[in-house]
Amino acid sequence: MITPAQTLTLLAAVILAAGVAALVWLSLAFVARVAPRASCLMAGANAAAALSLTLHALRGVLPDTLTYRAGDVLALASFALLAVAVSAILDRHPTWKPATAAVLAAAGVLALMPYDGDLRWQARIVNFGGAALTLAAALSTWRRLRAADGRRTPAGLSLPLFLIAALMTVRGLETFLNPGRTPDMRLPTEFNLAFLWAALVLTLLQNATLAFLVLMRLILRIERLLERDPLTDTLNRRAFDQALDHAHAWLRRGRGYALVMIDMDRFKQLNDTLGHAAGDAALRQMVRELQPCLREVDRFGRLGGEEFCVLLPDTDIAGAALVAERMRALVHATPLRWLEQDWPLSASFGIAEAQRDDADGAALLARADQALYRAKHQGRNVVQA
Ligand SMILES: Nc1nc2c(ncn2[C@@H]2O[C@H](COP(=O)(O)OP(=O)(O)OP(=O)(O)O)[C@@H](O)[C@H]2O)c(=O)[nH]1
Repeated sequence: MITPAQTLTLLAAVILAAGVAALVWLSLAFVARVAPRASCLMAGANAAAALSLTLHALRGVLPDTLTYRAGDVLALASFALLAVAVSAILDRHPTWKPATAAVLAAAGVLALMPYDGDLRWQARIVNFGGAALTLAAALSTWRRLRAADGRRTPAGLSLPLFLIAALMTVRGLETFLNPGRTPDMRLPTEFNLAFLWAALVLTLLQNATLAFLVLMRLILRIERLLERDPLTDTLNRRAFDQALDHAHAWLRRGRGYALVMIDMDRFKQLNDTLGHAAGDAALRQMVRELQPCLREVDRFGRLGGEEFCVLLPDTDIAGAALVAERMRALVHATPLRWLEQDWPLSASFGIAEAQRDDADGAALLARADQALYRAKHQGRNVVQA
């Protein structure tokens, strides 16, 4: 036998969970300054949910317009804010339009409907509307996480959103199965008890998963900043050395690799004539042009100044020569366009293949550097082994 106290206690627990979650997200936004926009949106989604459920619990106590109409619009707003928050977490540019349009349309329809007697159609609009908004958010989360490198942010993290969409659908469908009953979460029914338990668990789970996603994306961003050269977005020296150590460790297990060392020609002259900004633009242009020559497994690093190096796993000297020659031709083919004038660009290349008796990656780097030195002495704009 289910008592009204049971459903009311559970309803209070869901309100409390959403309220606490709102406060945690607010402190993430304003105290820790972690993903402020997404955190504010999540705080808003939880606060709207807590307020809407509170109004639901106070039906018959406060004026009906407040507890019914405003409560329903707030419930829809909480799902819309959740959908926008998810897009802010995933893209950092939240998409407001579809969610806002859905809430405005639903609020318009609710405003026209009479709130007396049978409230099943109002409940269907809120539940199916909420389910649709959450399903859209779940699908975009799943697609985005699947497209990303999913080792630390697997697509399964979208599961709580799918479950919330399913829960709201079930609640909407229940109004068809029990046509005689006014939809009220406080009624002591088995369905309400199960629904409120599920709502409590999913509120906690969804907030925890999205907080994990926010923190994981922050960590990935910091890691990226730590390993990238800010001007060209290639690996910085430290990250490239690590990649080199890694490749050299694999050499002992039978997987070879080669290096292509790249140095822009007469770069000082370019800087002195057109200025440092033009030099920077030339470096960025060269990197942009060379990226398409590389495979996903290749590592492109800036060793310093105008000197770069590409690490090519599973590649011998003939393969490295082919890649380097393609790169040389590309750099030479496109001059730097600067202040309405063209400045011819070229680079010299030194290549070397890892040998089993190379003590470490630095030994191979030294050989590639010697080859580059020979390329410069041959008159530049050539590849040397
Ligand atoms: N614009 C710009 N210049 C840089 C950067 N880092 C190093 N340089 C400049 O790159 C120039 C390198 O000059 P050098 O080492 O003489 O080489 P080079 O003029 O290319 O001569 P060769 O390599 O022999 O063809 C120096 O003038 C550095 O100040 C950078 O990030 N941006």
